[in-house]
Amino acid sequence: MGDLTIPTMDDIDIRSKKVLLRIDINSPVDENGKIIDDSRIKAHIGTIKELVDKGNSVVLISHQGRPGDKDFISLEEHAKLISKYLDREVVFVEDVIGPYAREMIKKLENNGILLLDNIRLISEELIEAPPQQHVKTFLVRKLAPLFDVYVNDAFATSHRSQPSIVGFPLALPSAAGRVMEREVSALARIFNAEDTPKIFTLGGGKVHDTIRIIENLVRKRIADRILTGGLVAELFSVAKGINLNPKNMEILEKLGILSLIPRARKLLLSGAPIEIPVDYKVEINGNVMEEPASKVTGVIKDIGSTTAEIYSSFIKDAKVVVLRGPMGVIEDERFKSGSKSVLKASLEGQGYVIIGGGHMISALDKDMKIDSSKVHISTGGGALLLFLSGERLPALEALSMSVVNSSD
Ligand SMILES: Nc1ncnc2c1ncn2[C@@H]1O[C@H](COP(=O)(O)OP(=O)(O)O)[C@@H](O)[C@H]1O
Ligand SMILES: O=C(OP(=O)(O)O)[C@H](O)COP(=O)(O)O
Repeated sequence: MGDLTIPTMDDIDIRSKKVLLRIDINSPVDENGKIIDDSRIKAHIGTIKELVDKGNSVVLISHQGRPGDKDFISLEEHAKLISKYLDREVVFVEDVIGPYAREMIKKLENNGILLLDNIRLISEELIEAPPQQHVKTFLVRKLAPLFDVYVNDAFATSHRSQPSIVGFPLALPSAAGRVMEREVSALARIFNAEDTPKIFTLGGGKVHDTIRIIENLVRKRIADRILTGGLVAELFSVAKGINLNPKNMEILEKLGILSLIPRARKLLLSGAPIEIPVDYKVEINGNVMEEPASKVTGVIKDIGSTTAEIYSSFIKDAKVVVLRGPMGVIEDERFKSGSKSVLKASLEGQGYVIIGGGHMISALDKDMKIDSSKVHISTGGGALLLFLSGERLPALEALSMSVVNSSD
C-alpha cells in the first residue's frame, strides 16, 4: 500500500481460514440506545462479504462507546444490521473472551459469521500501550490461538494503541481490510508534494483537537491555506484582536476555548496561512442576520455569505481540499448554508476532496453530485485528522510490524 508497507488482504493467504476481523461500528445512538446512523456498519459490508466469499469463517470484533458513557451498549442491534446488509446470518455472541465465546469460535464453520460483544467489556481494551505490551494481554492470548489471520478494517480507531488494534498483528499474520486500505491510500495522496495548493477547511466544535492539528499542519507546511469556520474561526478571530462582543466571548469562555488564544496568536504571528471569516450569520432574538466580523452584535451561528463566497473561490482553485467540522450550527437548517457552500465548491472544483467527521458529512445534500474518483468520504474523525497532520497511527505501525504470509 504505497510506501506505507502495510499488508493488505491481497498480500496474505486468506482463503478457507478462520479470520478475526476488527471493525469500527461505533455508532451514534439515541437516549434509548438505538442506533441513529449506521453508515460505519455499512462501510464494512464489502470487507466481510469478500472474506466470506473466499470461504473463510469470520469473527467480528468492535467497540461501541466507552464504559460510563450512555453509548456504551451491547452489539446486539449491530449484529442484526450487519446481517440485514449482508443478507446472511450473523450470530451475536454475548461474550468476548470467555468459554462461551471461545467455544462458538471453535465450532464456527466455513462461511460462518459471528459478532462478539463490545470489546470494551474487557478493561484491557481501554489501555493505551505499545504492541509489544498488548500482545501479552488476556484478550490477545485468549483469542489469537483460535485464528489463522487477523484483519484490521477499523480505520476510525487507528489512532488508538489498544490491544484489539495493535496486539493481534504481533500474534497473527495480519492485513489491512478494504476500508482501511481505501482510507490510507486515498489519504496518502494528501502528502504528495505535487498536489498543491492544499486547502484545509476546519470548523466544528472540537477546537482543542483542531488547534493541535493546525499546529502540525503549519509546522510541517502541509497546508497552503487553512479556512476556518465554526468555533475554530471564532478563536482565531479573537486571537487577531477582533471584538466578537460579550455574548460570543461568554460561549468561548464556557467551552474553555479562550485559554487557546496564546497558541492561536503564536500561529498567526508566525505567518501561518490561516483565514478567518469577514462576516458571520448571527442570531438576534430568534432572527437571523448577517453582520461584518468587526461589528458583530448577535450570537455567531455560521459564516456569512461574503466569507462563503471568498472561501469557495479559494477552494475551487485547490488541488486537494480537506473538510472537517461544519462552518456553523448545522443542526439548525438556518445555519447550514456556510457548510453547504464550501461543500458545493469542493465538489465542483478540480481538486481531490476529502470529507471527514460526522457533522460535515451530514451536511452533504442528496442532490450534490459526488464523483467517487475524486471525492473521498472518510469513516474517520480523529484518526483522519491525525493522519493528515502527519502523526503516525498506531494501527498502521502495528500492521507494518506483522509477519506477512507466515500462515503459509
Ligand atoms: N459557531 C458555532 N457555535 C457553536 N457551535 C458550533 C458553531 N459552529 C459549529 N458548531 C457545532 O460544532 C459541532 C460539530 O463539530 P465537530 O464535532 O467538531 O464535527 P464532526 O462531527 O464533523 O467531527 C456541531 O454540533 C455544531 O453545532
Ligand atoms: O468514533 C471514533 O472516533 P471519532 O469520534 O474521532 O471519529 C472511534 O470509534 C474511536 O472511538 P474512541 O474515541 O472512543 O476511542
